[in-house]
Amino acid sequence: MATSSTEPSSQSAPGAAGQSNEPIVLAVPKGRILKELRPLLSKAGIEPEPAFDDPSARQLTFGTNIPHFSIIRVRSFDVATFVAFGAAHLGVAGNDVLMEFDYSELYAPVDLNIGHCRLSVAEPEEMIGSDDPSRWSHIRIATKYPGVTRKHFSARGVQAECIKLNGAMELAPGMGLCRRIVDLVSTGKTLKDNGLVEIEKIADVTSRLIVNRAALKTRPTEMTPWIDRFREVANAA
Ligand SMILES: Nc1ncnc2c1ncn2[C@@H]1O[C@H](COP(=O)(O)OP(=O)(O)OP(=O)(O)O)[C@@H](O)[C@H]1O
Ligand SMILES: O=P(O)(O)OC[C@H]1O[C@H](OP(=O)(O)OP(=O)(O)O)[C@H](O)[C@@H]1O
Repeated sequence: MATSSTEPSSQSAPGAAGQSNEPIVLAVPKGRILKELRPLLSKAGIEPEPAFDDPSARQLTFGTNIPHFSIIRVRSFDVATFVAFGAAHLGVAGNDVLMEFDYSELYAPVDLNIGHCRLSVAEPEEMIGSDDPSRWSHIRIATKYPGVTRKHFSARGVQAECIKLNGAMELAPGMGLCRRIVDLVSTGKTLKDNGLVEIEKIADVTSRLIVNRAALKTRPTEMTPWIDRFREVANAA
């Protein structure tokens, strides 16, 4: 991916010993993943400033106990974008997000073993029995993941017309928007409470440590130890 020379980039020249004076930025997602990630940060030796743990704080960027290492907190899909464009060097994102964007600038070396769920196709309970997925040729689907959905279905010759929603996908069939959805499922409670049944799994999902490839190439002595540290912490959990 090309980055404009006027934009912040991790591709600035490293220092004499392979170290850059540019701070390392870790992008973390707000929301549910952060709850699971927070103890891993401590185990990796990263202690953010107190505002990071204050739910009323509106701050989005945080210093840490590590010199030249800061954290930004953004929406889960935006973690991938910040890291892919080199605005952040490291990040944490679910492979649902990574599959949807498919950024070539991202390297995902460590499965953090958090954020376990799956990306699945679901439909109303009353369609089970009469619906035959092997006969589908064109289907309409509400999802936050149009890229993954189209790719998944086109691999077996089904054209998926996707309606992009950013949340509450489970409402779509009942509201007449479409009959099927593709969404994340963990306990299955959200589907059940909305009269839907999971009919097909597209992918298992966990959160990964992601790294900007250019940063890894130009600042290996700084990036590699972080990859190793997160790997140790994830394996020990
Ligand atoms: N039910 C779940 N159980 C476990 N992990 C989940 C679940 N739902 C989502 N995830 C993981 O958490 C990530 C963020 O979830 P989600 O997209 O629902 O965002 P959120 O926490 O609601 O915040 P936002 O929409 O503001 O980014 C997903 O990309 C996925 O990897
Ligand atoms: O199988 P379950 O355990 O019920 O979990 C599945 C729900 O979790 C996620 O939503 P989230 O709670 O993050 O809210 P969202 O709709 O804002 O994404 C996902 O989009 C499902 O709606």
